[in-house]
Amino acid sequence: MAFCANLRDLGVFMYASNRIDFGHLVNPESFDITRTEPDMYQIIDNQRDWESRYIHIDYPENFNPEKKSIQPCPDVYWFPIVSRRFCKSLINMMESFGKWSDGKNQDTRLEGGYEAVPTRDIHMNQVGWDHHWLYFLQHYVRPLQEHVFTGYIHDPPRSLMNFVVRYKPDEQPSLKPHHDSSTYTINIALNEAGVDYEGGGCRFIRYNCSVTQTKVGWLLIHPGRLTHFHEGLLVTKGIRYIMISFVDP
Ligand SMILES: O=C(O)CCC(=O)C(=O)O
Ligand SMILES: [Fe+2]
Repeated sequence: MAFCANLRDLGVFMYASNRIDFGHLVNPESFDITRTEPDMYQIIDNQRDWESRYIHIDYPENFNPEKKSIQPCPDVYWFPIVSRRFCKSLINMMESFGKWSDGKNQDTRLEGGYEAVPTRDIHMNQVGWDHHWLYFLQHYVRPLQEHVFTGYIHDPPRSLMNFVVRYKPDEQPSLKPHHDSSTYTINIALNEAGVDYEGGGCRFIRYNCSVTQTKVGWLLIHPGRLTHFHEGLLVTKGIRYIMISFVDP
């Protein structure tokens, strides 16, 4: 009011317009500055800004009916999904937290207390980001899954295992052949092959087919059992980070 009165006194002409986008209101209540990367936690409360920061610019193209989905190995699909900023932020969230698992079979984080094929990892719930992740799975991953594995519908998808893996030559440099405990698995590359690390990638043994030139922010989606026995290839230098989810059912 004071602002308007002041302008009137000064003879400054003012008019109202609803034809120009001046931005939008956000709810500051849920913005938690005690988190590392607080913006990453805004996926539910401020989805609009979250998408513009963290969803890959080419994501909508994944659904272009004129385009064929990329399939680097049989029944393994490859989609751009998150931005480089997302990948950097997720690595930062995990490295700031820092409590990577020891890579042993005994794992108190799991219901059965045992992991047959352990990785060095941090689970989403350890950084309080599990609800956010499940929201991401439902809104951004599920449509891709339905697009390529048609007729398989579970909404929301269920996933108890959501984690970031770290491969390092002097820590855990590879992962032996295994099946995942999933109907389908997603595997997002968080950093750059040939730049941040040497070696690495995922090999699907039945098809003798590997994806080694993974792309930052791109997701691999593949069946978890029977047909897609796979392994994590040896990292010889640097650090490789990936984000994994076992969706089941
Ligand atoms: O290193 C990879 O890309 C494969 C990771 C993997 O198979 C797993 O975490 O279950
Ligand atoms: Fe796996």
